[in-house]
Amino acid sequence: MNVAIEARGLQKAYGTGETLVRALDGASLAVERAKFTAIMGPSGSGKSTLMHVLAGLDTADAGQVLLGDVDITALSERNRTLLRRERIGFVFQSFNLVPSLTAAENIALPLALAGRKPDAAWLRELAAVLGIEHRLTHRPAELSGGQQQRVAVARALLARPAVVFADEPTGNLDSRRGDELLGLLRRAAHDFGQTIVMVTHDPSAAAHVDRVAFLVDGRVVDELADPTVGAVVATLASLEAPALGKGA
Ligand SMILES: Nc1ncnc2c1ncn2[C@@H]1O[C@H](COP(=O)(O)OP(=O)(O)OP(=O)(O)O)[C@@H](O)[C@H]1O
Repeated sequence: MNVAIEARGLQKAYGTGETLVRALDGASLAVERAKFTAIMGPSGSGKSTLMHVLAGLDTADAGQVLLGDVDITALSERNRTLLRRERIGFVFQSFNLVPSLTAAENIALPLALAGRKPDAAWLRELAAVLGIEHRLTHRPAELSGGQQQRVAVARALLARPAVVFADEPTGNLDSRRGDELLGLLRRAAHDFGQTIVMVTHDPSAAAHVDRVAFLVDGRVVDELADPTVGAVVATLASLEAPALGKGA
């Protein structure tokens, strides 16, 4: 497997004593390069924490994250920030758009901050696929939630970062727009060689990916390659009722 990013034995706890929560408890995962991977699991299983640690936005208490050859857990915060800016893109649930900038300016902002010029043809193609080509001169307040989400997706993909992390990217979209977005993320992986990692609760969204990793209690406990909706639903059900699954 050609691994783009790998978590090894990640541990992360919040709180102390009786309030201690082990958000990550030995989480290990190898994410294949140029593939579309989903992270699923019950609420509170550590999905967001794992994604934030993989992306270098947060640190673990123990364990390693390897981005290519670089152990990002060993970097200073400044070097981790620089690496993140160069190699990683994000689509968050809260879109983090700058209110005073137009959609087009928001999309180009990460590149502008890095002193690079956007690829105008790629920006036009992204805007067309995302259905925001007539909204590029609008400010975020003049866009619907779904349109803001698509602006955030275009912003994450424009610089063609090596790895893109997306937290519930279809959460605010109707099913047609959601399917189009998942198709675009899949294309970013297969046609453009980007590594895409998505957290989702939605089995039909997970059916668009190459591989699903399932988290329970802060650990990856199962994986599915080329998942179908039925296989994802069945795996989630077995994870959420483990005692029943074991016939106990
Ligand atoms: N900042 C924090 N302080 C204290 N506990 C936290 C913090 N962030 C997360 N947790 C706890 O860590 C555990 C894992 O949280 P996380 O958000 O990673 O789960 P998740 O699988 O993404 O959940 P969901 O599907 O509900 O979004 C949960 O029990 C959560 O309450």
